[in-house]
Amino acid sequence: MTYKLLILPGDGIGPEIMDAQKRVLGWFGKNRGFDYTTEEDLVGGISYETYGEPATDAMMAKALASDAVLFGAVGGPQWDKLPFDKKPERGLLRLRGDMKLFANLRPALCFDALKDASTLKPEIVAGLDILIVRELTGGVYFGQPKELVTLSTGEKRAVDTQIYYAHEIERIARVAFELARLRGNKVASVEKSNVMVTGVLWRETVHRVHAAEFSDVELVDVLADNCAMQLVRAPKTLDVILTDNLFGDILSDEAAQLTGSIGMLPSASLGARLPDGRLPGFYEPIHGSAPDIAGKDLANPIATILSFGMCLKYTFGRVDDAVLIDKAVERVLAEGYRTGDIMQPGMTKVGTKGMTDAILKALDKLNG
Ligand SMILES: NC(=O)C1=CN([C@@H]2O[C@H](COP(=O)(O)OP(=O)(O)OC[C@H]3O[C@@H](n4cnc5c(N)ncnc54)[C@H](O)[C@@H]3O)[C@@H](O)[C@H]2O)C=CC1
Ligand SMILES: CC(C)CC(=O)C(=O)O
Ligand SMILES: [Mg+2]
Repeated sequence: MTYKLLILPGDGIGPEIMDAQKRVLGWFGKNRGFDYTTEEDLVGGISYETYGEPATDAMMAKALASDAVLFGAVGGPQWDKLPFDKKPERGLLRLRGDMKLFANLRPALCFDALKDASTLKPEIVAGLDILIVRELTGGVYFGQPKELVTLSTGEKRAVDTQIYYAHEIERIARVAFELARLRGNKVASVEKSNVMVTGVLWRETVHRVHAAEFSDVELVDVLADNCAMQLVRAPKTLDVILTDNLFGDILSDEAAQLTGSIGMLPSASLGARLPDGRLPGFYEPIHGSAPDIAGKDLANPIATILSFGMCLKYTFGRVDDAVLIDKAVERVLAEGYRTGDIMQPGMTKVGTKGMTDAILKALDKLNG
C-alpha cells in the first residue's frame, strides 16, 4: 500500500527541520520498504502572504485526505499584529480542529548522553521518561466567546473562554489510562479545580472513567501550579500527565527543558478512527518557528525526526522502524554530536544538516 503524506513546513525554522525530516523519510523509503507519496503545501505566515489565509480550504482538503500530516512550525514577529483569524497560529489550530485531533502525545525523555545538558542537576533528570497527554481540540484555545472589545467608557476588555464538555474529558482520559497501562501505570490528572469549574468537571470525569474502566491504573490529582513545581523538583515521580489544552502546552515546554532542549521533544496528535479505517495523525515538534535562529542552519532537527518516528509507530504500526529512529538519535548523541541548543564542552558542534547527516549514518549502521 502506498501511503499519502502531506508535508507542511510552515515558517521560521520549519523549512529547515522539514528538510531534515524529508531526508529521513527518503531513507525509510529506500532502505525499509516504506512506500509513500508526498505532497507539500503552505501553512501559517507563508500561506497568509501567498493566499491571504493561514490555512486554505485546498490545503485542509489535502490534510483530511492524507494518511498523515508532517508539520514544521508556524509564526513569526512580522505577523504578530494581524487580526486573530489571520495569524499563522490559527492555521495550526484549524488543522487540529478540523482534523479532530483531540489527543496530543508529548513524550519527554532524557537521553542518557544528555543528562548533563539540562539546566537541572543530572540526578534529577537522568532516566526521565514522562508522557504528557494533552487535550488538543477544546479548552481556552477554542472556546467562544473570544473577543477584544472597546467599551462605551473607552476601556478595552478581552475575553477568552475555557470550556469543556464531559465527553471531551472522557475520551482524552481513556487515551491517558490506556497509554499508562503500557508504561508506568500511573496517571497524574492535572487541573485547577480549586479555582476553575472546568477543573471541577475535569477531576470528577477523570475519576468516573477511572473507577469504571481503569481502576488498575494509579491515579493522582495534581493542581497545575503544583505540577509545574513537581516537574522541576522531582520529575521522575511522574509517569503520564493528563491535562487540558493550555496547561499541556505550558507544562510540555517546561518538561522539554528537562531533556536538554525544546529541540528534543516530538509530538503526535491523533483523532478517533474514521469509518474508512484511517486514524487521523498529525506529527510536529513541540517547539515553535524559532525566528531568532531561522535560516542559519542552527535548529535542532531531532524533535522533528522523532516526530516522524511517532508517525511510523502510531499511524503506520511500524514499531521496529520507530525504535530504529530512537536508537539512531541515541547513537549520535552518544557519539558526541550536538546542535547549539544541547552543546556541551568537548562535544562536536553541528548544524541542522550536520545532525541530520549523522542520524542518517547511524541509521545505515543500525540497519546493518
Ligand atoms: N507548533 C507551532 O507551530 C508553534 C508555533 N509557535 C510560534 O513560534 C513563534 C516563536 O515562538 P517562541 O515563543 O519563541 O517559541 P519557540 O519554540 O519558537 O522558541 C523558543 C526558544 O527555543 C529555541 N528553539 C526552538 N526550537 C528549537 C530547535 N529546534 N532547535 C534549537 N532551538 C530551538 C528558539 O530559538 C527560542 O530561543 C511564535 O510566533 C509562536 O506563536 C510557538 C509554539 C508552537
Ligand atoms: C497554537 C500553538 C502555537 C500553541 C502551542 O504553543 C503548542 O501547541 O505547542
Ligand atoms: Mg507550545
